[in-house]
Amino acid sequence: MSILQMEQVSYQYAGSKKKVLKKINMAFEPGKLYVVVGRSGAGKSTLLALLSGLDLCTEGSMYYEGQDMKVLDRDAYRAKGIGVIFQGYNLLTNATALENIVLSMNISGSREKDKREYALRLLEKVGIDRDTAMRKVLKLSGGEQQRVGIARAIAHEPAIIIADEPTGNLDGDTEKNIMEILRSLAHDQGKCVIVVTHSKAVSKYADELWGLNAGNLVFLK
Ligand SMILES: Nc1ncnc2c1ncn2[C@@H]1O[C@H](COP(=O)(O)OP(=O)(O)OP(=O)(O)O)[C@@H](O)[C@H]1O
Repeated sequence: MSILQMEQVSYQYAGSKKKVLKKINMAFEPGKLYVVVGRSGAGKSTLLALLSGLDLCTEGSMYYEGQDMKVLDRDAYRAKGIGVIFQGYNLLTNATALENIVLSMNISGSREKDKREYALRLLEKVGIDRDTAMRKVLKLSGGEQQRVGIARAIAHEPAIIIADEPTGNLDGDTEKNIMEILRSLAHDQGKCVIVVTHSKAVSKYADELWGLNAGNLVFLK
């Protein structure tokens, strides 16, 4: 049973004649790690904007848990349904790792009683110990920052995790680390994890590998 579905989805920017996504059919299931690989200009950012509910497709339909994205509350979808991980981490660098998570929990309206303890446990799960959690993000390595980024993305327990070039700034070993965490979120916690990247190296972690080429999404393996 898919959690997110795309049916004949096309996208055209306002004022442009070109379709940057072309009749995409795709069903994302829980418990799987999807990698979508595409070159610059292939339509990755556009696809991410649709998956994360920032924009609506101009043709076709998208469904989240069977509900048409055109009618569902996309603010609620963004706040509760998905967690997003960015290449540049997008953390508050002058705050500690712990503060980043707690702040994000406050913004998403978390009802957790002890947010601090919850955040510390979450950080531990992604390999950030309590000492590291107390340090300013500015003083953490890229790999550590991305772990914090992952903890933030999953703090509100979304069913879907969308990662935009999550290892773009990291070396090979750290990339492996981060991809293994993402894979474990899919396999051990049943999340639907979607990684969009131009990196072929990330492809090997995929349960399903898809290629985006000039707006066409094709199954690779
Ligand atoms: N606001 C816009 N108006 C018109 N065309 C756009 C707009 N934004 C992007 N495009 C075009 O849509 C196509 C896909 O762009 P998109 O940004 O989705 O690609 P991408 O795969 O994310 O590329 P990159 O990896 O370089 O960021 C490109 O041809 C781009 O020029």
